[in-house]
Amino acid sequence: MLELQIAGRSFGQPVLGEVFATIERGDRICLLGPSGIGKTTLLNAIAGLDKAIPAEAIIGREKLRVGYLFQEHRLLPWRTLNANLRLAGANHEEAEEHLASVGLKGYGHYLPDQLSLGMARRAALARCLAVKPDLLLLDEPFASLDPVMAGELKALIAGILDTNPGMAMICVTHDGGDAEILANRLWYLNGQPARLQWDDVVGEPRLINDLLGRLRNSEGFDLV
Ligand SMILES: Nc1ncnc2c1ncn2[C@@H]1O[C@H](COP(=O)(O)OP(=O)(O)OP(=O)(O)O)[C@@H](O)[C@H]1O
Repeated sequence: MLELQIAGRSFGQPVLGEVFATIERGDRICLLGPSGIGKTTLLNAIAGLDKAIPAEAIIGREKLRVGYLFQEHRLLPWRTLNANLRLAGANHEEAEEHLASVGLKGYGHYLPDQLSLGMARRAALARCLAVKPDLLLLDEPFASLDPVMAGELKALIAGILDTNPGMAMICVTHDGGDAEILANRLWYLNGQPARLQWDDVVGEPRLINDLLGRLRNSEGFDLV
């Protein structure tokens, strides 16, 4: 459904090298790699947000609806949650339904600043759903959440993927445990400039654990 033919991306100095990959419907990819290696840069490129990457490098992007959960919620602070979701394409009722599906039933009239971090992240996830995405991009969705909230959000995302088998996901994480729960495919970005050094389809937990074990033993890898 999407083919990456990225020649590279520099910010003064090279960050990404060549990235070639194909993303299929139903792919649940966890994108792992050392801090600062270029994972967000790659997500931005895939989302089509990085105008320095030619559109021809992300083949199929124009046909896809993409929901992007940024590290910050990026909800418009002067609009209610319902209005934020309507801007993403939902009508009033759909917005309330998406909010309810992430545990925010009855919060449609709240402003983003009235929410806790975990609630704001779930509201931002609801906005992703309002797009009716073919591809969900998640940039460290569990960062800064306490373990209970992180676990709830992980279960929520796994449930969304289970009920939408045609949806693909790419989730940036530093936590191998996230990959064990969410992934059926692992990407490992490393090197200078960074490339996908691993791109493994791991259909079953045993294989994910095996691969993660090898990654944890790799030099310079900060996976927990
Ligand atoms: N807009 C920008 N201008 C200049 N440098 C940038 C910009 N965006 C990213 N970089 C640089 O590119 C490199 C990769 O950044 P990126 O945020 O993609 O890494 P990351 O793997 O997502 O990091 P982390 O795991 O810490 O979130 C970093 O050295 C960063 O400083």
